[in-house]
Amino acid sequence: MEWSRAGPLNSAGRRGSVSDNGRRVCAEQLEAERSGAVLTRSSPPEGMVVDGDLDGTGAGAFLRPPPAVTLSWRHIRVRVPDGGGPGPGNGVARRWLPTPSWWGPAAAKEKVLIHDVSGSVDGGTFLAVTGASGTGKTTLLAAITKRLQGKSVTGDVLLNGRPASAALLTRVCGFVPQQDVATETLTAAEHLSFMAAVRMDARVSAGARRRRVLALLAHLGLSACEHTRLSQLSGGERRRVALAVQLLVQPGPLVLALDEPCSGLDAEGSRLVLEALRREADRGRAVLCTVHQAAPDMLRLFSDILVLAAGRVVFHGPLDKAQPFLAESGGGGPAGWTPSTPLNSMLQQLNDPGAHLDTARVCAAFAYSGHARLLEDYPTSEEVLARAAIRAPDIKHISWIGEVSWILWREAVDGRRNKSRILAQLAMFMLTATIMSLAFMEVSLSSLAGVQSARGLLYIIVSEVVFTHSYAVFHTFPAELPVFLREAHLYSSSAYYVAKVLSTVPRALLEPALFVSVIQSRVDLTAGGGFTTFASLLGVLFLAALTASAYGCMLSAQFQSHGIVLAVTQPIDFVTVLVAGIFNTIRSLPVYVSWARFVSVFYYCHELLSIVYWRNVPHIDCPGPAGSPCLSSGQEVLEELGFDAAHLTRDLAGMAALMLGLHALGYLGVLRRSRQQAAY
Ligand SMILES: Nc1ncnc2c1ncn2[C@@H]1O[C@H](COP(=O)(O)OP(=O)(O)OP(=O)(O)O)[C@@H](O)[C@H]1O
Repeated sequence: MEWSRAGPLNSAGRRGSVSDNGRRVCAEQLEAERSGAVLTRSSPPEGMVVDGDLDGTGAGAFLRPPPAVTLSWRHIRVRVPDGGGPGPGNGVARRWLPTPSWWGPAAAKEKVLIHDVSGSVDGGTFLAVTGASGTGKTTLLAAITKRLQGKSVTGDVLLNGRPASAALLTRVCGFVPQQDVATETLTAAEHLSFMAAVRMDARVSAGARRRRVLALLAHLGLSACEHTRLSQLSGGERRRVALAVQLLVQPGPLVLALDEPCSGLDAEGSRLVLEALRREADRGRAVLCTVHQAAPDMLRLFSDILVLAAGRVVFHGPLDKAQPFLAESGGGGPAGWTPSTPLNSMLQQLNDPGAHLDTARVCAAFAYSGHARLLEDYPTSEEVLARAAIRAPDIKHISWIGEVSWILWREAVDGRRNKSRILAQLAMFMLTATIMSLAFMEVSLSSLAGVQSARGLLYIIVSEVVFTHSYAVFHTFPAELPVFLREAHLYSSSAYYVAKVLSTVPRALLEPALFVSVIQSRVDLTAGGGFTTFASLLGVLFLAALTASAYGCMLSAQFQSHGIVLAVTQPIDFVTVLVAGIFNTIRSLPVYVSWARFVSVFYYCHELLSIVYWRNVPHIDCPGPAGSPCLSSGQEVLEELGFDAAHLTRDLAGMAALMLGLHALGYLGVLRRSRQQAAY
C-alpha cells in the first residue's frame, strides 16, 4: 500500500493542507469579521452560534488565530505492574505475602498496555482514536497529553518537533476526561463563571469574563441551560459544558483531547458534540477524541482516524485511506474484507472479540508500511521544525486571596442549594438541645446527685459539640477528592484548604450558640455567674467546635474514603474521651495514657467548661447524714475531677495550638494528594 505522497504526514500532502486549512479558515473568518459577514462554515444546529464575540472583549475570536501546531508522540509504551494472576496475591497483599505454590505460578511482572505507538496530529485535524473496549484508547490519550500517573510511560511527546513537558502540555492542551467531575449543584453559568475566574487572565474584567461565558454558552448551543444545575443537564449538554471550560481562555488550547465525548449519548447528542469539536478543529486546533463506536455519518466528521487493537496501531491516517488500507491488509483473512467492505463494518468486526480477527496481522501490516515510518519521521521533519516553538500562554493568575474567595463563593452556592440538609441537621441539633434542657431542668446543686447531674450536663454538651463538628466534616475531602484532583492545577492547595476551613466557621459559631442558648432557657449553665460566664462558656465552645472541625478536616484529608475515616476515628475517639476526666479522674490515669489529654479536644473543652462553671459555686450543701461523701464547693468538684482552675490559660492555648497543628496536618494531607494524583 502506497499513499505516502498523498498521505497526511507528507510535507506536501494532506496534513500540511489540513493545517493550512485551519489557518485559511481563520483568515477567512478574520476577513468575514472585518466585513461584518456571518460565517456559516459547518452548518451549526439551530440555536448554536458559530461565531461571535467569543472572547467577550469585542475583539472577536478569530483575530487571534492559534499558531500552527503539531503534537507528535514516538514509541509510546505504557506498562503497569501486573496485579493479576491466580490466588489472593493481587495488589497490596501481594507485596506482603509470600506466594505459596498452591496459589499457582507467579504472575508476570508487568503488563504492557500500549506497545511502541507513534503518531501525530496537526492543528486543523480532527482525529478519532477508536478500537474495542480495553484496547488502550484512554491510556494512549492520557499518555500523549502527559496526564498519566502511576503507570510507567516511556517514549517522547513533541510539540512542533520539540520535547514537550507535562507542565507545557497542561497549559496548551485541554483534556476532557470521560467522567467529568464538578460541583453538581452549580448551574452551567455558575460553573463556567468559577472556571473563568480561576483559568482566565486576572487582567480580564469581570464583565468581560461574564460576556465570554455567555458567548460560549451560545456558541455551544447551551443558552437555554444557563441556569440549569449541572446535575440536571443531559449527557450531551454536560459534555458541551466541559468543552466550554476548555475554551474559556483565549486563544484557547492548541490541542484538545477528549475521552469518549459521545459515550452515553444518543445520535443527536453525539452529532452536536462532534460538530462542535469539528468546528474547533476547523479553527486550527488539533482535536483528538476517543470513540468506541461511531455511526458512519458521525465518522465522516473526522478527518483522521487511529485504530487501536490490544495497544497496537491497526491504522493511523486520513479517514479516506483507512478503508483501502484495511481491505488490503485484512483481505484474505477470516474477515474476508474486500475493497467494497464499508469501513464501519470493518471497525465493528475489529471491535468484536467474537469475530476472532487476526488483528496482529493487520497491525504488522501497518507497522511495516511506509506510512508507519513516515509517522516516526514526521515530528522532526523540516516542515514541523520550521514552525515556531510552542510556549505556554502568558496568563496572569488570580491572587491567592482571589482563589480563596472564589472557592468560598462556590462553597456558599453549594451550601445554599443544600440548605434543606443543613437545616435538617440544625433542627436535629436543636432537638437534642431541647431534650437535654428538659432532662436537666430540675438540676439543683443542693445535693451530691445535683452535682453529678451538673457534671453530666457539662460533659454531654462537650461531647455533643465535639462529635457533631468533627463528624460533620469527615466526608469533606474524600467526597470532593475527584473534583479537587481535576482542578488541582487551577488553584493552590493552600487556597483550597483555607477556603474549605473557612466555610466550616459559620457553622462552628452558630450551632454552639444556638445549642447552649436553648439549654440556658431552662437550665442555668452559668451557676449564677450571669452574662460573663455565659459568654465564657460560648467562647470555649466556639474554640472547641473549631478544633473538632480541624480534627475532622485533618482526618478526612489524610484518607481517601469516608469509610476509612470513620474506622480510624473510633480508637482515636476512645483514647481522647478516656483522658477527658469523664469516666475517671485525671490523677488515676497512668502516665503512658494521661499524656494523651494534651491532644484531646474533649479534655481541654471539659476542663475549661468545668472551670468556668464550678468557679462560680463557692458553696454546696451536703444534706446527707454526717460522714457521707460530700463535695462542699465548686473548687472541690474540680479537684475531684482532677482539674485545676489555674489551667484556664494553658488549656485555651493548648486547644488553639491543637487546632493549628491539626490544620497543618490536614493541609499536608491535601498537598500530598494533589501531588500524588494530578488532574487527569
Ligand atoms: N492500572 C492498571 N493496571 C492494570 N491494567 C490496567 C490499568 N489501567 C488500565 N488497565 C487496562 O488497560 C487496558 C486499556 O484500558 P483503557 O481504559 O485505556 O481502554 P479503553 O480502550 O479506553 O477502553 P474503553 O473503551 O472501555 O474505555 C484495559 O484492559 C484496562 O483494564
